[in-house]
Parts: sequence; structure tokens; C-alpha cells
Amino acid sequence: MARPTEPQSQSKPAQPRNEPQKAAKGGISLLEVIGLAAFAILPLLIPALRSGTVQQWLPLSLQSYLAHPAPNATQAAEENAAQPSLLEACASHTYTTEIVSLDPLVVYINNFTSHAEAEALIQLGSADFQDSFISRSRGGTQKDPGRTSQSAPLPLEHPLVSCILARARTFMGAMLQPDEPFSIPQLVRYYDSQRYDLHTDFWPQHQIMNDGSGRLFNRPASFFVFMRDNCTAGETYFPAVDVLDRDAARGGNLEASFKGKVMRGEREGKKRGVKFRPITGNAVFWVNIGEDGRGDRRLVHAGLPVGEGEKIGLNIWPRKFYLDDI
Ligand SMILES: O=C(O)CCC(=O)C(=O)O
Ligand SMILES: [Fe+2]
Repeated sequence: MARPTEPQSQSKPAQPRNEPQKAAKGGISLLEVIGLAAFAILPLLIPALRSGTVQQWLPLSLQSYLAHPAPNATQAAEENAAQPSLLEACASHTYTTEIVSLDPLVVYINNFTSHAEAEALIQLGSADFQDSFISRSRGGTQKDPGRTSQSAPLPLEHPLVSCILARARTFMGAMLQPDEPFSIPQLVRYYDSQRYDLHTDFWPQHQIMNDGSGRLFNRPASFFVFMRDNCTAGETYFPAVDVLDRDAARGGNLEASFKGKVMRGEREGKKRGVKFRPITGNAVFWVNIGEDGRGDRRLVHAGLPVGEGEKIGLNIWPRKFYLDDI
């Protein structure tokens, strides 16, 4: 999943051609006027920024950089997500499934989370959004120009997060041993034109646990849950999952039975693969690594650019231990 990054160009900033013009001899410069004005409105601006009044006038993508939730907002989000009514509903939550592809296995999950759960989870992570990184195959993370979203970890120990992970574990059944954990779930947020280019979620080489045990692990499967769908485009696209292509070649119309949730994708001007429309609460589950312990490249996928608006998803990644390196 690691991709080499281009070195940043190191060109020097150009020297200014002219000194700032004075408004009049002995007067003050335009820059000084702007500085004074900014100083004068600062006392008004700070409370407005704190209360979120200013942010709401800005485009969504700029709002995220100015959002500084007060410390008690984080605590309120934690308490809200731990409400007994939400946790009780979480424990008895139901969803339905539709197989999209048998080989490789891709399953569409309707209502994997309720809307209330999705919103509570977003609030839990919203103070911690930062530019997304990618994990490198030999450990560590790095920024990558092909991933322009923001990510936020969710607290593993929070009861709502544990409940959602227990749901994911039950879904996986025999694929996961009781001692095999989940990694920290990650929210991922995209605004206009932000995207995540083609990648796989598994590492080409197993990773070494950093708990001193030396155990090898990888991501045997992935859940991608759509948490907020207030956007155009932004589908999750698998160009090499060709079940709809094969169906179309036989004159079938499987695409229609997915009622707009799952569609054929397009690559290099040709219909190819499958893509999933962001729909809050629904999820896609797929198997990355088969019984032979090798990653399946057919699960290469992308978060297509969002057109307009905001998309938030949730990555849930189980960890499986492997005895031998690949
Ligand atoms: O945003 C998407 O649709 C997919 C995101 C994804 O594949 C990832 O975060 O690994
Ligand atoms: Fe992914």
C-alpha cells in the first residue's frame, strides 16, 4: 500500500519587487491599516470563532480548519455516545446483507450502523481530525498526495465503539480468533474534490506487532462504513471486482437489483468494476487475505473524489496473526 512520494520542490520564495507603498508621505501604509483593523476586531472575532458563528459563513472545507471544539464539547460528545438508550439500541441492532461478489468476497451491509450511532461516532472523533496518512509496508506512516482527506481515530475503550466492534466481530464469525484484535477505528472525512486513490488495505508484507511479542499481523478484511452522505459522487470504487461486468456481458441486469446502491464503475473511459454510493449507515465488507495468507490484489479500491459537500466514512480493520511471512 505504500507508494513512493515525489520530493517536495525546494525553490526559494521570490524577493518582493517593490517596497509596500506609503499611503501618503508621513501617513500610514495600507498594511498598517489592515493590521490595525484586524487588531480592533480581534476581541469580537475570538468569541465568535469559539461559538462557531464565523465558521458557518465559510465553505465546509475551511470550517474544518477553524473548528476548535471546546474541551467540554469533547466530554459532551463522549457522554452523548454513552447514553443508555443508544447503548441498549446498539446491543440489539439489526442489519441485512447482500452478497455483491463471491470471489473475491464482497458483502454489502444495509444499516450496519443506525443514523444515531453514525452521528454519535462522528461527534466522538470530530475534535481529532487531521490530514490523513497512509501506512507504509515496513511500518510507520507518511503523507501521500493521493490521499487528501482528514482522519480521526475513535477511542477503542468507549462503550459505543466497543459495541460497534463487537458487531463487526460477530459478522466475521470464524474468520477471527477471540484473541485477534481490531486496530483503532478511523473516521475519514472528505470535502469537495478530496479523494483516496487506488490502494489496498492489506500490506504486501505482514507487519510486526509493537508489543514486543514479535507476532506478525495483517488486515484480513475491511469494513468501510458510510457515516455521512451529504455529498455528490465520492463512491468507493473497486475496478477489479468484475461481477457486474460479467453479468452485463451475459445480458443480465444485476445492477438494477441493487437499486442505485451498487453500480458499475468506469475506468479509462470503459465500464469496469463496481462502485458503492455513500449512504449513511450502510457498509461494504471485503476479504483482503485468503487462507494462503496472501493479499488479494483484486480488492484494490479508491475513494473517488467527492463532487460537492461532505462525506464521512469509518474504517474498521480486524487484525489477524500469521505464523509465516508472505
Ligand atoms: O473513502 C472511501 O470510499 C474509501 C476509503 C478507503 O478505502 C480507506 O480509507 O482505506
Ligand atoms: Fe481502503
